[in-house]
Amino acid sequence: MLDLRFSEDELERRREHITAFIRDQVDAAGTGGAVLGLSGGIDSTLVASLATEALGPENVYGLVLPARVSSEGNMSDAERVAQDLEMSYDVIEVEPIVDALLSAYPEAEGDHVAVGNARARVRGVLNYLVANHESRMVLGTGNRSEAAVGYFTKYGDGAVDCHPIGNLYKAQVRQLARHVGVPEDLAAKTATAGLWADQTDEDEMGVSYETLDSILATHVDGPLSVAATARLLEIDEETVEKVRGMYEGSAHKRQVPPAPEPLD
Ligand SMILES: NC(=O)c1ccc[n+]([C@@H]2O[C@H](COP(=O)([O-])OP(=O)(O)OC[C@H]3O[C@@H](n4cnc5c(N)ncnc54)[C@H](O)[C@@H]3O)[C@@H](O)[C@H]2O)c1
Ligand SMILES: Nc1ncnc2c1ncn2[C@@H]1O[C@H](COP(=O)(O)O)[C@@H](O)[C@H]1O
Ligand SMILES: O=P(O)(O)OP(=O)(O)O
Repeated sequence: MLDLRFSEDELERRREHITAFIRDQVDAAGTGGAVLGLSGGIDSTLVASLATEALGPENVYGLVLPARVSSEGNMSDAERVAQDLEMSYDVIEVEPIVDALLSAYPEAEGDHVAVGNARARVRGVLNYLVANHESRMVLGTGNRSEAAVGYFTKYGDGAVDCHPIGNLYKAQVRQLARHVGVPEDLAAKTATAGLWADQTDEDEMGVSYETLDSILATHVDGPLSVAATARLLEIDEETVEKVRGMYEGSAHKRQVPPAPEPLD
């Protein structure tokens, strides 16, 4: 597979580039700071770390939003992140809100994807409730690997005002996290959307992040054909085509919703 790690010099440049981006976004929006969801995972931990560095911890607010299926370990890690970074945070249970949605529309009961996505969307609503009320912007935590294959909930965790780590592949997220001092147990943690019990990104996507990152860098974001990518990475062409299919099939999630062309 490809070695996508940054050099030490690049790591420091990335750190400065992203912290400047967060500062510029908040300044341009004329808001007083930022809010983000903390899941105990590495993406939100890295964004929280860079945001507190960029804005000062007093200007970053964390929301820890447990669901019935959330692991206690992840939720206590999320609180540990906020405490270590000395940012204010709140803990709000999302399940009563999801239950209210299912009382209104019981047909979706038992549909773990629809209900899981509803959990992600309830979190988005809570992020914006706080952001509106406190004049803050919502920081996204999505990385390039997730975005490219649509591994996020449309208008759920995808409902944000900017994507500070949106250009980083997953391996680079972990590397930058270690560089800025995120504890190793968080930097190495298995990625999970946490929308249902025992979910992991790699199981659900059917491809490891190592392979996904390499295919994205080489073929989807890079210049090589399916055949050349398969040869270079010593994998079969079907895997490259599968990732290409995920990329193409999720284009609608990365675009502004279309409207008909204006009539003359
Ligand atoms: N980062 C994470 O780890 C993370 C977080 C949340 C969700 N997820 C994962 O993301 C996935 C989200 O599920 P999903 O993608 O089925 O739901 P989604 O709601 O994100 O997207 C599906 C919806 O998009 C619309 N849609 C579908 N095809 C379309 C098209 N061609 N053009 C326009 N609109 C279209 C429809 O409204 C459809 O209901 C799940 O696999 C979930 O586990 C991952
Ligand atoms: N339990 C959670 N509390 C707060 N914010 C959460 C929680 N779970 C997820 N989030 C937010 O959504 C993104 C994406 O989540 P994945 O775990 O990658 O699906 C996460 O970074 C948090 O900002
Ligand atoms: O988005 P997060 O913080 O939950 O990270 P991961 O996707 O690695 O669980």
